[in-house]
Amino acid sequence: MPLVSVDLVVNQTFDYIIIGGGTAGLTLASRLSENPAWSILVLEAGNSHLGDHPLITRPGQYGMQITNPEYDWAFKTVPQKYCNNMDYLWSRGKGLGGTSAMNFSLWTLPPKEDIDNWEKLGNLGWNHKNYQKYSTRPVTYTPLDPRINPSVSAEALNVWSDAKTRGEGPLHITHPRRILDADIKMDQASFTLLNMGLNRSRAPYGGDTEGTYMVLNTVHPTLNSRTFAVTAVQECALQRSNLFVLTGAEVSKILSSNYSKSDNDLEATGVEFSYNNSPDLYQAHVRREVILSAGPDVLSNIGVEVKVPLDGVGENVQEHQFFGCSFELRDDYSEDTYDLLRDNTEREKHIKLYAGGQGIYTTGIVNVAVMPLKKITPDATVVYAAEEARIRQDIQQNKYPPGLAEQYKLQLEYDSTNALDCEIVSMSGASPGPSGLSTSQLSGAILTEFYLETDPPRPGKKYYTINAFANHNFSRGTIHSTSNDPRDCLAIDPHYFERDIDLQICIREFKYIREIAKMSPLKDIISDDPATMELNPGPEVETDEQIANWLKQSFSTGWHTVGSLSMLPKDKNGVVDPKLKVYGTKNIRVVDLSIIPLQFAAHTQATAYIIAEMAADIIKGVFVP
Ligand SMILES: Cc1cc2nc3c(=O)[nH]c(=O)nc-3n(C[C@H](O)[C@H](O)[C@H](O)COP(=O)(O)OP(=O)(O)OC[C@H]3O[C@@H](n4cnc5c(N)ncnc54)[C@H](O)[C@@H]3O)c2cc1C
Repeated sequence: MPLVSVDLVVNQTFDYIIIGGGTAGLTLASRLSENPAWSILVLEAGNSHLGDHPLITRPGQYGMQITNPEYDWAFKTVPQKYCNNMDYLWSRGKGLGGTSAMNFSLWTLPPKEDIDNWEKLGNLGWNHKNYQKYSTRPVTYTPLDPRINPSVSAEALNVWSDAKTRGEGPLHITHPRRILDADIKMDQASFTLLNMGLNRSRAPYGGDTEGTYMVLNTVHPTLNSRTFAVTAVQECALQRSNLFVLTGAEVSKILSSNYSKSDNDLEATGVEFSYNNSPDLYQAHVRREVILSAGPDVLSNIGVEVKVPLDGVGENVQEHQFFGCSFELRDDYSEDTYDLLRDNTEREKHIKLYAGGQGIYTTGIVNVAVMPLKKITPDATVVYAAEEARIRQDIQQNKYPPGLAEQYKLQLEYDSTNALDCEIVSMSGASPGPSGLSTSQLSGAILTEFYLETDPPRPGKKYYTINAFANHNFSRGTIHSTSNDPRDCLAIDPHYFERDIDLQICIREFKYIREIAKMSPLKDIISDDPATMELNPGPEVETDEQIANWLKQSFSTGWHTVGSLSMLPKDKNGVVDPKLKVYGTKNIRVVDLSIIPLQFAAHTQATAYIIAEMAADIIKGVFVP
């Protein structure tokens, strides 16, 4: 990694300055630095962590970095009006690699329709055809050698859609080498989810994602370690003398010159930043462009706040929320689950096993299923019709900001067909969702240390957790800075469950999870003691009202924030145009998930890499949306 010291940066001029060395930022930097005539500076607020191999690179330590200020910005939402005024923890990666250094490694792509919606909202060229072309650019896919785990069928492992390429990029993706019997029972042909009436996904990496599939992970096929934005840059751009990366550099302002409101053409001349938390401020200058890749929940005032007034900044925020139920496995379930890691001796043992490519740490999350609401409940039409009526009334009363009615129209049209609004993700070990993450004192790993006091796992028992995600929320949130100092706290307000449909969908997903646990063959490995089989919330939570209450105290952000600097026409509350340029500026772009105008049914890291790839080609003039 071409790390530099602060004196090589201060008052120097670069062709491009990228704010944020995270998932999208590092990917973009790596692509732009392919042109030796350009100098690229990346300013990352967090530290490099290049020596912290175990905490970042050993997979399977889900949530280990959560709330640790060295790795996690650990934002908090404002109290949520529709969730009994609870506030919720919003984790986001801090340090080189950004959130790709702390995520759960799932590599998933959205359905075609979700990406085509971006174009329908006024962004020519941002369609699935183009997205798909770029989707293999960041990665190299290595199939799992079937001899490693012969009980997994070749059909289940056959997820990669394009036989012509295994990808062209530096980020390695593969199936984790250890796949448990419980996972196989959940997913494989003729097994639990198929018995629930789902199909096997026809093209999970080709836009036809509906159904169940064994998901790829950002894991190295031979080293079994996490692959992320840093390992990707190290593979291809390590030696480039035109790439400069400064860590510990938190940007607080984009500098500009010659702005007059009439010409509406602000030109960025550089950035101002602090270094290693000192109060002093430094500057670096720019010849071509300043690019914001700092993530959707930072710099929401984009540092040029009053000069370019854009109503859409910090609006249209969309999230995924998720929750999980853990089920106790029968005593004769023989395989080691993540539960063992609650025991220090076992943890040490498995750290040693991992060094030899074995043991619990070589397990990953492998089961994902996405489906329309109608697949999980008979009353889907009623749920959508009720929301549609509310939206129609709101539109008549002019309640919406510009552009929102068009988004809802797409969401509802699609819902009457096949929107993949629901998702099931399962994994070994007791992880009562991240229940209790709304409290502020937590630290540790989700699978081994986060529990509601009311639902502790029983000592010596093993569990299997089924999580549900809500993929297309109707509620829209906001993220605004609370003062003119961008380093001040942000007011993050996702408006969770403001639209009743979001809660109604979660309630139905919850009931569906319980149905899955009763379906063979999964049910055959789950304890048959009704008092203990469901760790959380347990049999006493039964009515819709009880379920809703439990959900409100148990769900977590899915950490998939999008939309705060949406790519939309300016009169529809847009902040960037289809070339990702901030309206009213000559040379400021946004390249990260904040530009996404409408949420999609997939986890977000792949799309952060893909947007960076597309942006690099836009900047190079190769891709012209
Ligand atoms: C716990 C967790 C689990 C997840 N699991 C998955 C998963 O399994 N699969 C999946 O697809 N997605 C997952 N995600 C989400 C996914 O990883 C993120 O959506 C994605 O990585 C975000 O990429 P980004 O480039 O938009 O932002 P980031 O990668 O967050 O990059 C932003 C960078 O900007 C830096 N920065 C911020 N402010 C400043 C400033 N003022 N100056 C300089 N630098 C700054 C930050 O420190 C950070 O490094 C998970 C997220 C979390 C938190």
